[in-house]
Amino acid sequence: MTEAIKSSLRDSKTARWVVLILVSLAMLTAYLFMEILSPLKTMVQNAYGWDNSQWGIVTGAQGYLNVFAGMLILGGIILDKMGIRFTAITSGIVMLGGAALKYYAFIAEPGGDILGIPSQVFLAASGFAIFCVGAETAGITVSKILVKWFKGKELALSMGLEMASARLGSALALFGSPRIAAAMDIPTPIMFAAILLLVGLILFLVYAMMDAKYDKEGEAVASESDSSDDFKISDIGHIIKNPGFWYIALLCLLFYSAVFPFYKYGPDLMVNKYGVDPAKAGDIPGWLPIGTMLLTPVFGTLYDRKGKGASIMILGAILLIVVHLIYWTPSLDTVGFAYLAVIVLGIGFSLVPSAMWPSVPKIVEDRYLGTSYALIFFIQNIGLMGIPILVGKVLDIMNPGVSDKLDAARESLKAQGLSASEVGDKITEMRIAGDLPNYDYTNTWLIFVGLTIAALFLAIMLKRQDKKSGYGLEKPNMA
Ligand SMILES: C[C@H](N)C(=O)N[C@@H](CCCCN)C(=O)O
Repeated sequence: MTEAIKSSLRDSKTARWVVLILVSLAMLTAYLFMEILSPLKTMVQNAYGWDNSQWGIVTGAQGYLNVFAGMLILGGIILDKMGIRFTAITSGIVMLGGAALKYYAFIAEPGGDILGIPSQVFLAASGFAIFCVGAETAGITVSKILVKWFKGKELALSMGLEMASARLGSALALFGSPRIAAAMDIPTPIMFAAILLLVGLILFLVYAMMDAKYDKEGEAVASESDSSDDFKISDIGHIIKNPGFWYIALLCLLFYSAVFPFYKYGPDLMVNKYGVDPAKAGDIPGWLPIGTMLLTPVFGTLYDRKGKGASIMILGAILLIVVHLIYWTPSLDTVGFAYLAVIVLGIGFSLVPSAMWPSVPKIVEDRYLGTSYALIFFIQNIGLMGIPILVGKVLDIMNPGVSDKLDAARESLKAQGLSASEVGDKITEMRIAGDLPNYDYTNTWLIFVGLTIAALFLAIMLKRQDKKSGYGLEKPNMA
């Protein structure tokens, strides 16, 4: 009997790595769809006439349901109550449903308004909001899957590789989406990414079959009943009394708000400030996920072996200040500086997550871990929603009349019977030739500078709290 259990699926190295490949590829498709529109800002605005505030409404939709409707918290509870298989498959279906709605918004180009918002913007934002409920729930579920299969084995490595695979998804979107859109049209890359989500759902279904087999073998009973990772409402009271939790949750909010919204505005900054061709708008920001794919596991190993978690987060926050100062400074407007900044951003964006996520178990007790991660994601989503909206609004305020001039040109081209794609191409040409204005990001970028300075302050406070409370953030993770 013991032998039978020992030779279970969990103890099979091959089975574990197959699980890792399945869920990592599924998350790659999720992160790819997450950024599929990001490098198309210039093209979308030129083709459909969205102003920056409307772009902010769509790209900030990540948090509408996750924060306001509490869907992230609900996702945690569903994962706890209904289990991994149900939640993985459901989150895959939700992502696909949201993606289909977003695609519809672009292919159908619906006219009129919904709740005072242009219908296309409203539907694209609704689709993205639904997609993000699935994507965030999938993120929590995959963490739990990896704990189930890798606990006591290669857990940190598996998490690092899964994150690297997700980053590859972001990079593919940033490099590929504008090229496909330039060669075909804007809806096509969105359609391809949605089809890939279907592949992701199939991967989750295959995983569910393995998971069912694992559970049948009986060994999983102990793991499934290990409630340390489960979401519990009653735990919230304990967690929020811990000052260290607040420092790390707020640091997460500020830090990720200075990075993920960069994907949404960075490509357009490259076009408007550095004169990059819109068909290659994602190329420079695309090096960010590629760099982090390679560096995150390196810094993770460094933290495991040498410690200095709080100091790593401080260094990461300092690097982020440098990056956003470079992007802000008007005179640093050559492509070389754009590359330099993205390289430094890649180092910063590898340092902080590699120390942040493994530090959570040092700050909160194991039994509150699942709840803590769900709460941190919830707080983080406030920033991922609010910052793109704020940046879009401020960009419009700082560039009075620019959107109006672009609109007027668009209307006259439309009156000549050109399609949205053709109008977009023409407007792009006119902006490159200097016949139409670009957006000046200078003042707007101060939002990112401010966020990174606040992140540095929080990272210093966290280090001080670590000294006071003895979390051991500066100590190695490995004995
Ligand atoms: C956006 C998402 N909520 C997020 O924070 N993703 C992190 C990975 C978190 C992994 C936690 N085990 C990211 O850096 O992509």
